[in-house]
Amino acid sequence: MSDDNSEIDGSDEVEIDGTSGFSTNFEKTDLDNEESNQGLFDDLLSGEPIFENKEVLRPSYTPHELPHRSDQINKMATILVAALRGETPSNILIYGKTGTGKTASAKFVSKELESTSQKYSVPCDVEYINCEVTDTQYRVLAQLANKFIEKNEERIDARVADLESLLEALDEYEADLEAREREAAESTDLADDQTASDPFDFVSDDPPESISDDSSGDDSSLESGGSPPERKGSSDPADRSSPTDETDQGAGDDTDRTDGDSTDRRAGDGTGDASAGDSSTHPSDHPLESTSFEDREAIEAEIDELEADKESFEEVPMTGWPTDRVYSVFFDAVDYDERVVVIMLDEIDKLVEKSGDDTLYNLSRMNSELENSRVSIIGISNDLKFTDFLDPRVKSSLGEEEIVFPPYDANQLRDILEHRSDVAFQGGALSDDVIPLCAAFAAQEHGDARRALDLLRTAGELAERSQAETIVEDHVRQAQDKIELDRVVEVVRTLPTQSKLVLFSIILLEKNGVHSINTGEVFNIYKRLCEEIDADVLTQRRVTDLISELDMLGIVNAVVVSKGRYGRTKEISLSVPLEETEAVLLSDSRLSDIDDIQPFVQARFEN
Ligand SMILES: Nc1ncnc2c1ncn2[C@@H]1O[C@H](COP(=O)(O)OP(=O)(O)OP(=O)(O)O)[C@@H](O)[C@H]1O
Repeated sequence: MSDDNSEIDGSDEVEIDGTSGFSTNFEKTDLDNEESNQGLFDDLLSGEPIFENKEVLRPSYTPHELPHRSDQINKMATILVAALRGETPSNILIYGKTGTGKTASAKFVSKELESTSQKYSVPCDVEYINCEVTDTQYRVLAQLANKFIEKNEERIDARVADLESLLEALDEYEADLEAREREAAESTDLADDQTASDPFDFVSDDPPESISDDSSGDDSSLESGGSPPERKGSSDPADRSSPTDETDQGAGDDTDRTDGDSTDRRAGDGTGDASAGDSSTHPSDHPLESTSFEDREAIEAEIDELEADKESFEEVPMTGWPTDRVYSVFFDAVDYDERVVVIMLDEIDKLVEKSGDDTLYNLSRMNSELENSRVSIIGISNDLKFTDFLDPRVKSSLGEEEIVFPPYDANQLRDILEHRSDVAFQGGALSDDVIPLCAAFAAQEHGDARRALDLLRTAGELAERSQAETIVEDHVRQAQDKIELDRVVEVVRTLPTQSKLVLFSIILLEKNGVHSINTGEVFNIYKRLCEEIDADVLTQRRVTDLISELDMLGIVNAVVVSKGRYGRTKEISLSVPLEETEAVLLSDSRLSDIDDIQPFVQARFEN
């Protein structure tokens, strides 16, 4: 193993150490490669780059500006501002077709909300969940529970760090005080040696106030590092460490009362006396003065409690627990701290479709049980009708506020593209008609900004590949075809096997010159294909349904035509490129078993 490493790591060592010809060959091949570089990439690199920053055109990029969405953004902000006032914002339902900026706007607003909440120290958390990926109640609750546990742990860590700093400050304060007292005591001894033989005579004769008064004027000399003339005052508290009645004064007294350590008690007494008037023994404000802690033990107890809380948090596994247990962990995690929580459920219709409205029901009734926190929900959907499937209570609670994102028109899409293209492309890389054409194509679809951005990026990539210096109209048209084909390939690839068989039947008929294909013809071929690959044969009625689904996906076109007294029938034709679609179907391992398809079709026509 070490030999292998040496070969890879250091070429010089290989030649010295290597006993086999292999290592030398390895080295040689490397060099050969360098010499025989055929410029595979050089040609591609030599062209003028079209893009300045391609990432800006990708869907993952979050734009800083969202033109033509200020109304929706302002409305969201007006509703969510309640969270910054510590109130519960109304739940919001956001509707709009795909690519109309719903997610981008909601994320923009939530980022602003979180940063403003930090600015004003108002606890507010926003959690985003994409329900297309996280599509069951268990997963949604588990993901939320784990996110809040993580947040709680972060808060605990931050709090413990603060408390530890407070303890350190207290240590320093006490050590400082002790040092001053020791110094003062030594000075007092010195002074007493000169004036009296019994230091305690001096203390008992002079009331502390007068000592403090005497010494307070000398602060400056202490600070400037000179020998502290106020030493008499400073020494006093140390000397009076035994009388407990005198420890009742000042902020530091609390510490002293519960602290068993005599040094601390002495130091604390000093604090007490100092705060009562003697600033000479008072290096700074007592660290606990503006806190709610009475003493060191109270801080330590809170640290212990926080650590114990952290220990008790149990992360939810992604499967395996009963749902009510997951809910209860999630509930406790949310309620652990006082805060407003905004839960953003993107593609909320997918969650309802897959697993009903239980999750939404549970989330929407949480507020009546939470003690410390409040929850508000933002649901995002491109299906306007999904609320029909909701329990009326959930429906009314979730739809307290509704915000509609209308499709963009061509002019708006043009603005959006122009904003992005400034950053995305090199100057002069775009010819004038490119952006208007991308905008027009995307507006024809359904005002989809994602599609417009995809078109622009793909057009740029095609131009780059053909080593063109500028992107022109033709690149946009090619991009449109490519995106459409990619979509078809993806849709066909992910069809269930039965739908693939139905589609394959239609392709076989078209390939053999059959036009105006009817359902019966499709069904006959379909049956034979099923037999060939040993698949279940569905009824003709089911096959008719599958044809309708293919129609809805835009893969086939099925029109109902009237045949007079023979009734009505469906005429089916393929709406996607035949060869590419066939290739995708044959890449499915089950369908690829059908190697000689021709006889089937012929057999059918011979029947
Ligand atoms: N007003 C806008 N300005 C700039 N970019 C935008 C704007 N609206 C949408 N986009 C961009 O378009 C793409 C799609 O937007 P977004 O994901 O927000 O759409 P959506 O409405 O949530 O779509 P879906 O319902 O499919 O999730 C993103 O890349 C987004 O940055």
